[in-house]
Amino acid sequence: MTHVQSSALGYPRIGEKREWKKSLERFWKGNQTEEVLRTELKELRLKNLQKQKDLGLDWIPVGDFSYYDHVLDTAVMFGLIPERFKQKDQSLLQTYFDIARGNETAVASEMTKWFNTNYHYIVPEIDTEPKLLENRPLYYFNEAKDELGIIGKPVLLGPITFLKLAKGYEDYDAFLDHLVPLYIDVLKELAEAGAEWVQIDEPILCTTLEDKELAYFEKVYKKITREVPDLKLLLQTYFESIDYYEQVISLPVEGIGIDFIYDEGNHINALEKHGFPEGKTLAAGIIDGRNVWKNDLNHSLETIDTLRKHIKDEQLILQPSCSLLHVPVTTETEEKLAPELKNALAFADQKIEEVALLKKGVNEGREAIASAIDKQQSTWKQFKQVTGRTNPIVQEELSAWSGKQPSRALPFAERQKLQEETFQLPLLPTTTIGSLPQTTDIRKARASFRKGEWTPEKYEAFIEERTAAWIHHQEALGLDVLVHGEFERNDMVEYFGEKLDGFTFTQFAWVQSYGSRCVKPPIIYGDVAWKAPMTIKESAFAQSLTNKPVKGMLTGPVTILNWSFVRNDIEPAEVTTQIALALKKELSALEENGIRMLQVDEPALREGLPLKKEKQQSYLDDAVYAFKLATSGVKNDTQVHTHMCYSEFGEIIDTIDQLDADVISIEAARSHGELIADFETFGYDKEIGLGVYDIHSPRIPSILEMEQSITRALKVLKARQFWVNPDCGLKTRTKEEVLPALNHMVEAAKNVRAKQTTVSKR
Ligand SMILES: Nc1nc2c(c(=O)[nH]1)N[C@@H](CNc1ccc(C(=O)N[C@@H](CCC(=O)N[C@@H](CCC(=O)N[C@@H](CCC(=O)O)C(=O)O)C(=O)O)C(=O)O)cc1)CN2
Ligand code: MET
Ligand SMILES: [Zn+2]
Repeated sequence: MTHVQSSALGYPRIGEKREWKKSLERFWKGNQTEEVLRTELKELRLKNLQKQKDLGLDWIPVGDFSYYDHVLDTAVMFGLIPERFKQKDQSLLQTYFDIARGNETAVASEMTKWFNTNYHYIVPEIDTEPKLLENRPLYYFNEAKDELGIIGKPVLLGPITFLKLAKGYEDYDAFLDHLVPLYIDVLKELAEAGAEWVQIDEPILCTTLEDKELAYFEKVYKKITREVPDLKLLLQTYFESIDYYEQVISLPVEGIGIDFIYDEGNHINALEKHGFPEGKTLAAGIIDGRNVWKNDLNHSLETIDTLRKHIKDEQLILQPSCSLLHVPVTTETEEKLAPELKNALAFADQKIEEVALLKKGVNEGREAIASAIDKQQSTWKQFKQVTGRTNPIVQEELSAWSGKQPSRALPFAERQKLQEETFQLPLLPTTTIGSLPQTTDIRKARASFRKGEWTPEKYEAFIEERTAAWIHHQEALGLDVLVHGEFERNDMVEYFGEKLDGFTFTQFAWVQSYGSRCVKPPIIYGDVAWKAPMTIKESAFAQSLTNKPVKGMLTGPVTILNWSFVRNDIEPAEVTTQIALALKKELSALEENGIRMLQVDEPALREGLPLKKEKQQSYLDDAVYAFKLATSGVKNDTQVHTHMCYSEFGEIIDTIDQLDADVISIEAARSHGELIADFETFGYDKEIGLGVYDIHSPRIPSILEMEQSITRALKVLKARQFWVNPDCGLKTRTKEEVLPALNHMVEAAKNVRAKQTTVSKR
């Protein structure tokens, strides 16, 4: 073949209408057998492959499909099943789900963010020697070949990234020495089965690495290629530029996959400077695999022309910048978007179409795709004219704030005294993170309301009835600080996206977040502005029912940004500031309506941290600025709370401190307490709730377990500063799980409180 080729790194698993999620959940509920689950998911998997073929891809990824998560797949394939899940009398699939979700006797493995995305993987726990349990990629390769005649490109998570994401091993070198031969076995079998290319993902190459770590790549890949000479290995990186371009391109593999989108031009510069090795294949990420905007085809063609100066056509593969796991499936099903907007969007299928189109433009000449390019130019033109892209009032407010540093009137220590007077809370106050069970009936009610089957009055009355019932439950449980429950919200970001100017939202543009849980990120296409109160009615209603404080609940600016698809014509930091200004207005309105505790959640703050060390500080500074801009206008005795989840806060404690929130609640249960030490080392002095139980698992922890968790935390934190709460919102749990779990939590807090010798008044 003397032409450039096309490929993808991975495709969404969930299906156009979340068929994947629904099938899994039926199985977990016991409403469907494993056999039916397997059949349904196979159908979906084959459909996804066929679709990619029909859209014109030469190299179709196989084995990127998963029953839950690809990191967990890798661990289980290599027999890395934590001891506590090794039960004999159940299927491997059941054990696999147990590791992800926990069971009656064992807590689930920790879950954390996949690099800087909103996708969560299960952290491999290594407490056993690896052994090959099943050759997954081989299974999927054969399936695609036998069922569809597709010679796929098996996708594997590479050994070095895998180990970097795992925990529990003592001797890295020794473990890698055990693991690599198993990779070799997998690859040999793939070669025998007729695989030509195998994609090995090593995104860790885009983070800041130590020399020692880089040396592993040389060692490991030399060994692999020596042992499996007949297979072409494509070492795939994404999400950032590689700092070690020269070393990486000379690694002993047949092909290198690099990202030309999220690299700030570094890869083109490196290519111009150092060239690309003769005889190697470059898989070039030239379509944005993470955002939802159409690519500028002319710009892509220019990039490709530069690549072709250094690489022969037959050694060039065009592809998206990363797996399409992070974007929705297709724009085709969207019926309600304004056409100017819909035409500017590209989800997974449209991105594959763009790749195929660019390939055609290169192989057959630009004229062959001239009409597609023209069409796209006029689409952009129309999109730029959409009203509300630039909002003069927002622009004015932005410039009024420019150069100013927002800050609360008094320092924390003084605010704390005032707040003590105001709230009169007991030692170790108990609270929850915000959301309460979002049961099917609530979602159905909302669906009926959206379809117009329910009047607004009927829907609102239903939400009020739920809120009132749960205010009552919370009082009966004896919680000290209450929440309204967030029953009115479909999602903590989408909800605000629906109420703020500058956003639009979709019907079906779902993306997998963790396991079967999906999110539908809203789309920011213009300047963000506050239109009208978004949370006052529900918060004020809840507060009117009780004498206990009810926290007003907002999603923070950084999280709204990170969990939306964002316009790419202005800097993200500017969008964050716009969101902060909008939230500031909401916070004032809440305060005016008698809400005295305000929680501004920032669970995505850590997630957005750039992968490169040198970019991190400026991101964190922008985050602190936005949070303070939103929150610092409130009264001194109004208590500002924030919440973060998904651990790994160690390196950002400084930033957490600078947010200057009066109280932070933080996930800690799933990381099994590892986090606490970080706060001790830092000497954190503001109030803090470390999650005492894991809400992602259906398991109900005992009083004793939570008491131990509190006691452990109190070894390093003062009782005076400590709050007791679950580690995240309770929306995914049922009432039957939440009531006993919270009851145990409140009892645990009481027991520990009783043992405290410190002055019991806060
Ligand atoms: N954006 C975001 N990212 C996040 C989180 C988050 O909360 N939001 N939390 C962390 C991840 N945790 C998550 C926890 C739960 C869910 C979750 O429950 N997602 C729901 C969808 C939530 C939603 O938007 N629901 C809508 C619509 C749901 C729906 O399918 N409705 C049906 C009808 C109702 C039904 O039969 O269920 C329909 O329209 O057809 C609503 O409530 O209105 C799901 O997968 O099921 C997602 C992420 C990190 N990232
Ligand atoms: C992912 S963080 C969730 C925070 C939100 N207030 C909730 O309780 O659901
Ligand atoms: Zn959370």
